[in-house]
Amino acid sequence: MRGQFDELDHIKFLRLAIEISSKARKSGNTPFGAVLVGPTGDVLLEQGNVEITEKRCTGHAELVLVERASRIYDKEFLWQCTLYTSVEPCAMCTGAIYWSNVGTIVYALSERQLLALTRDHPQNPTLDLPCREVIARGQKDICVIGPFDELANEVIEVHKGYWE
Ligand SMILES: Nc1ccnc(=O)[nH]1
Repeated sequence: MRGQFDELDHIKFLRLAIEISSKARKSGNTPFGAVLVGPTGDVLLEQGNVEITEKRCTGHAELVLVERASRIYDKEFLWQCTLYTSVEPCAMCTGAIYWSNVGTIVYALSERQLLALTRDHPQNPTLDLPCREVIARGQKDICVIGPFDELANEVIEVHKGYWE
């Protein structure tokens, strides 16, 4: 069973991901956050970006989240789960989500909107490749939902001043 959440659920969980992105920034990392939600709407895991504090070049919120999830849950269960993220997953993270078998991705801000914020900043030379294009090359019917334009300002607020 997938796609059982409504618009208000999506917004609630995306706001949690945005809150985690703010905590990531406060902890010295780049402002990105992600949440894993189970089939019945339980928040299972929360993860902020850790690329700076852990000196981990692949320490994006989404990638670390699905690595943690795959150590705890099996693939069948993860197919019923939803990954919420403050910003659309990059090509690397979309690949990681694909391999984890998480069945649904929901994001607030698009990669294209992120590129407008980060431009050529060395900390985030954004890969300008929509996650739907990555998913389309795979063999799984992963559901992708986003962007949520009504949340753009809340995401941008957390990024304010970071990429200057
Ligand atoms: N969507 C994201 C872009 C960059 N870094 C992250 O952790 N997440």
